Amino acid sequence: MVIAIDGPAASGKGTLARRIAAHLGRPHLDTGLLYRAVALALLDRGLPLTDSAGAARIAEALDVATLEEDRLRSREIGEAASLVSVHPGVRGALLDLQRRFAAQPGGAVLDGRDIGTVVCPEAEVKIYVTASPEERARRRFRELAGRGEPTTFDDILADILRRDTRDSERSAAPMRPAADARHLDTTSLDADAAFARALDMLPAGVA
Ligand SMILES: Nc1ncnc2c1ncn2[C@@H]1O[C@H](COP(=O)(O)OP(=O)(O)OP(=O)(O)O)[C@@H](O)[C@H]1O
Ligand SMILES: Nc1ccn([C@@H]2O[C@H](COP(=O)(O)O)[C@@H](O)[C@H]2O)c(=O)n1
Repeated sequence: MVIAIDGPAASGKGTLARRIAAHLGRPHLDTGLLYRAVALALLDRGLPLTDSAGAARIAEALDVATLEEDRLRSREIGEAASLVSVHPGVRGALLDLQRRFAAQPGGAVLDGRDIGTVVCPEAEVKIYVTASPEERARRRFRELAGRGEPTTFDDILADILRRDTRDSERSAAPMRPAADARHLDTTSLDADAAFARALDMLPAGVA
């Protein structure tokens, strides 16, 4: 069974996807990390984020097994990932990799922006996770502060609003809920309550 979890930045989709995957004993792929890895590799090579051909070449050679999570989680790389994710060549190169991950025997849980609409339109379960921009900014601010990254709530909120606009207005695979997605607003739910609601969205007998 493939479970597709989409939603905007810091809505809690990664936390939820990881938890569902652990609960079901299935593999999980945070697809945002792929775009972050492409952005980081471009920056490390001194290439501009607008270099669509360079970014596509990096995406074609990306190995999921070598994603180095810590460096990828910074605020700067989140913004850079959103800039490289507009390139159709990057999205095309990452599509196969994501579909191969989803096609593992027994299925998988993937989270991102276009899993239910483009990567796995046939997914048996689709959940679109949201929360208000202010609540998402509070969560991300707490997370980055906990990692020692100097930032302010206002800067994070501005990042989130800018990324929401760019991710939902790009022409290649824009962020949007699939027509058959279940919506989960986590603004006033903690991670445990969001997980409990998500389990109720799984087919009978699965959870
Ligand atoms: N329901 C929740 N209530 C409060 N905090 C939460 C909730 N879900 C997740 N968090 C926390 O909010 C932060 C963002 O969560 P998470 O990384 O899962 O979001 P995301 O949607 O995957 O973000 P991104 O798209 O940027 O990868 C994390 O610090 C996480 O621990
Ligand atoms: N399926 C996806 C996943 C991510 N993106 C882009 O990457 C940026 C970073 O993603 P996070 O989930 O780690 O925040 C995001 O803002 C998107 O631009 C994507 O396009 N498709």
